[in-house]
Amino acid sequence: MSGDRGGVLSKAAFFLMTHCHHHHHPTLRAFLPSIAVPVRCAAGSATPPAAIVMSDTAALQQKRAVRSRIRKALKDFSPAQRAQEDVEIQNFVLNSSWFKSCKGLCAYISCKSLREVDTSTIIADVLKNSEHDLQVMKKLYVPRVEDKNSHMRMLRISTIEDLVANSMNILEPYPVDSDQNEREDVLLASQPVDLLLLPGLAFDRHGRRLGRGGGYYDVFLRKYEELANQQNWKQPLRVALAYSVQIVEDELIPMTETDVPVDALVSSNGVFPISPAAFERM
Ligand SMILES: Nc1nc2c(c(=O)[nH]1)N(C=O)[C@@H](CNc1ccc(C(=O)N[C@@H](CCC(=O)O)C(=O)O)cc1)CN2
Ligand SMILES: Nc1ncnc2c1ncn2[C@@H]1O[C@H](COP(=O)(O)OP(=O)(O)OP(=O)(O)O)[C@@H](O)[C@H]1O
Repeated sequence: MSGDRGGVLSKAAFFLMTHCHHHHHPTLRAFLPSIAVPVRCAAGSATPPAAIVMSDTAALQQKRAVRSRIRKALKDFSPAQRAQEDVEIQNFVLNSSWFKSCKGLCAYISCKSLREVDTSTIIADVLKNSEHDLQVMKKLYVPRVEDKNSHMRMLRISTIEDLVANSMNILEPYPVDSDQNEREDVLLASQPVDLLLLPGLAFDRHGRRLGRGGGYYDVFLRKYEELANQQNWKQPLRVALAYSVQIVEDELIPMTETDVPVDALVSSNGVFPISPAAFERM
């Protein structure tokens, strides 16, 4: 796919690998293929759940197994290839129309020790433009962990100096800026964001995403989805950044009720839309 840079060929290839989802309901969860493990049904409920859901304990065990497998693969991933994929993935994002045109986004601040896909070039690009060019200014919100109960806020920053390392050694903003003003929380903002750049440990071609087990993103994604619905805003595109070793085959990542699928993946092979919303906008 070299020379195609996320264009028609790589899209077509990925499209062929995935099923055609166009005629389905826009919620991915509704048409994810079932997983061959016990179905959980509310007792006495007449209709089965929209998706076949693994029993919680089976899903938990399966998630733990995939996490440790991918952690190991990331450890074994050569620094040279990692660095190359970091550049390629970020370039696909930076050169895309959906990134260029986005007016507001939430992005994670990548952490070296977690071996996450680097976002520093993307972050620097957004902040550079917001300093110098009001026309292309994007509002940038980044995570701040508030407590251990899966509570994370996305707070607006305007410079990289707004970030300080937390106890997990992840850079995050203080709740107030240098003038002691409360930072804007994306869930309280008057304007929507149109893009969410998401981290994770493992992903598959159906948009299933496996995080680090904190539930922070699943909780946040659910809340933002609800907010956008309430406000009649278009849902933001949920785009995950993934090293090649983080994309796993089907049937490996179980989906439980609280898991929120992503709309698209960006890997070193290109941009891969998954949901109907992604096919519309990518
Ligand atoms: N860059 C970045 N920021 C983020 C997240 C993230 O995944 N990446 N989060 C997304 O949730 C939240 C923080 N959640 C985190 C959850 C676990 C670990 C972590 O260090 N996990 C270890 C295992 C810890 C243990 O269980 O002992 C690991 O995964 O190796 C880090 C952040 C908010 N900010
Ligand atoms: N919307 C939610 N409301 C309440 N609890 C939730 C919600 N989403 C996830 N959780 C809980 O968070 C915990 C971790 O969930 P899970 O293993 O799916 O997280 P993850 O996808 O690995 O992490 P993350 O979303 O932070 O990347 C589980 O106990 C789950 O029940």
